[in-house]
Amino acid sequence: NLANTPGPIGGSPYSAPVHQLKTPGETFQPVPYALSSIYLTDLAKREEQVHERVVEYLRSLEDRLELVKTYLMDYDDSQSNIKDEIDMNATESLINSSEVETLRALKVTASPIRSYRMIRRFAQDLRAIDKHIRDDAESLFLDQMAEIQGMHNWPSEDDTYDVMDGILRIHFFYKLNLTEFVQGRVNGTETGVKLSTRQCWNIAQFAIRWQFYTLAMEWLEVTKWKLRQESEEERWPGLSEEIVIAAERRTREHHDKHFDDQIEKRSPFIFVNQVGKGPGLPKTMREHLMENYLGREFGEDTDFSFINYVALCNGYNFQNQEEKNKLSCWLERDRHPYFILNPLKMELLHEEPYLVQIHDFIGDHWIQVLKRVASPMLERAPPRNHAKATPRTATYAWLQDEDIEEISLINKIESFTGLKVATERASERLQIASYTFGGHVGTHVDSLGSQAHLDEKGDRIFTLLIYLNDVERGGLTAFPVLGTTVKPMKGSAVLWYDSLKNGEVDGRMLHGACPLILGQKWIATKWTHLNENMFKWPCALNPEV
Ligand SMILES: O=C(O)CCC(=O)C(=O)O
Ligand SMILES: [Fe+2]
Repeated sequence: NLANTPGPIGGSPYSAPVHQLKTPGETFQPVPYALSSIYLTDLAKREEQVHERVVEYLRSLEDRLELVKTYLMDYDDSQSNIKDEIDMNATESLINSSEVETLRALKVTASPIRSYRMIRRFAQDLRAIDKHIRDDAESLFLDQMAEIQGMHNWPSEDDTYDVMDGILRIHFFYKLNLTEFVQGRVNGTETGVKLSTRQCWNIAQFAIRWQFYTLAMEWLEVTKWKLRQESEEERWPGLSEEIVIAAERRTREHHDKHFDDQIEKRSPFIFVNQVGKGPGLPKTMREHLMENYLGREFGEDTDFSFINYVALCNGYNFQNQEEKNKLSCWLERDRHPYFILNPLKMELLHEEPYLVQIHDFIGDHWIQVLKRVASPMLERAPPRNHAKATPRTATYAWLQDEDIEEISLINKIESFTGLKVATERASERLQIASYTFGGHVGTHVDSLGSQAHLDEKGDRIFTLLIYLNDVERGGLTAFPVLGTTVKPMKGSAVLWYDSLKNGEVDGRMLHGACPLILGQKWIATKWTHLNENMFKWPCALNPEV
C-alpha cells in the first residue's frame, strides 16, 4: 500500500509522526492533546483558570513596579538640589567620592525635611518593597499553576508538532487555500481567529523538517505575503523577507533533488505540486494522478486507491448511473419483531458488495452513555510498529458489556443482523473512537485475513459502525473501490461485510476515515466474528464469492 510506504525522505502528512509515549512519572498524559477532544476541552477550561492567575500575577508585578518607582521618585526628588550643589563642588575642587558621600549625608542631616523624608522612605517605601518580595508572588503563581495542572502534563513541544501535523494533513487532503486559512477561514467557514506571521513561519519550518516540500513552499509563500502587509514596527525582528526567500530557495533545491525519484514512484505526498522543474511536466502531481487514475478499477496497484480516497474525501463519487439506479431507502420491519413498531430506516449505499446506512439506529441517551463511559478510557492509537500498519490519528477506548449495562445495544445489533454478537467469542468489545481536526484513518480492510483463520474467533464477518455525532466538515468514511462515501450522521449506523462467504478477505471493502476539518467526530464500532456464527453465516455454494 503506497499510503504506508515510508518515503525515502521521510513521512507524509498522511501518516502522523510517532511520538514516544512518556513513562508515567509525577504527571501523565494518556492521550496527546491534539488528538483528543476531551483533553483539548479540558485544557481550554484549565486555560481559563491559568489566564485568571496570570492576570493576578501581572497585577502583582505592576504593584511591585509601582512600589519601586515610588521609592525612587521620592529619593530623586528629595536629593535633586543636593546633587546640583555637589556636582558643582566636585568640578570646582575635585573632591573624591568618599568626600561626596559625606557631603551629601551632612546635607540630609542638616534638613529636617530631608531627614523626615529619608526616614519615611525606610520605614514605609523600602519596607513595602521588602514585604512584597517576601510575599513571593512568584511562588504563589507557581503553586497555583501546579494546582491547575493537576495530574496532567502541560502541552509540550511534541504537542505543537501534533497540531501542526493535523493542520498539514488538512492542507494536503483538502488543498487548503492558505491565504484564507491564515486569516481564519477554514475551508469556507469563518472561525474568527488568525495566524500571525511568526506562526506561519513556524509551520513552514515544521513542513520543511518533515520534508513536505510543496506544502512548505505554500507556507513560505503565505509567510512572505503576511510580512509584506506588516509595517516596520509590527515586524518580529527575527524574520525578514530575505530569510523567507532564502528558505524558499533551499526548499526548492531539496524538492528538485528528490523530484525525479518521486515522480517515478508517483508519490503524491511530497510533491503535491511541482514547484521546481520547468515545463517538462506541466501538471501538478495531483492533477496528473487525478486525470489518469481517478475512479479507475484497480487490482494490486493501490496508487489509485489512495488518490481515489483523497478525491472521495473531497466530495467525489465514482458510482456509475447503473449502480446509482439500484440505490434506495426503505423502512424495514421484518428482521425481528422488535422492528415491527420501530422500523429500521434503511438507506442502501452500495448493492454488491452490500453497504447500508441505518438512520436513527441509536438515540441521544445511548450516545451520551457511550461517550461518557469511553471518555476517561480513551488512548491514542497504538504507534505503528511496522510499515504495514494503518496510519491512525485518533484515540480509542474498548468497552466491555458491563461498562454499558444500561443500554441494550448488542441485543439490537443481534436482532438486526440475525447473527450472534453477544458472547465473548462472537465479537470484539465495542470500540469507541474520537477524532479531532486532522484526525483520520488511512485506507484498510477490517478483515483480519489469514492471520485470523487459526484464531479462536475466526475472521471478522461484519463491521457495524455507529456515528455518535454530526460532523461539521470532513470526516467522511470513504470506500475507494466502491467509489462512494458515507457521511457521518448522528445516531446512524453503517453495516458492511468484511469477508467473502468463502472466508477470503473482501478487498472491495477497503475504506478509510477522511481527515476531520472542523468539529469533532465520535464513532462506535462492533466487529462480529465467524466461528460462533458458522451456521448462521454458512459458506456459499460458489467458492468464488
Ligand atoms: O471513522 C471512520 O469513518 C472509519 C474508521 C475505521 O475504518 C476503523 O477504525 O477501522
Ligand atoms: Fe475500518
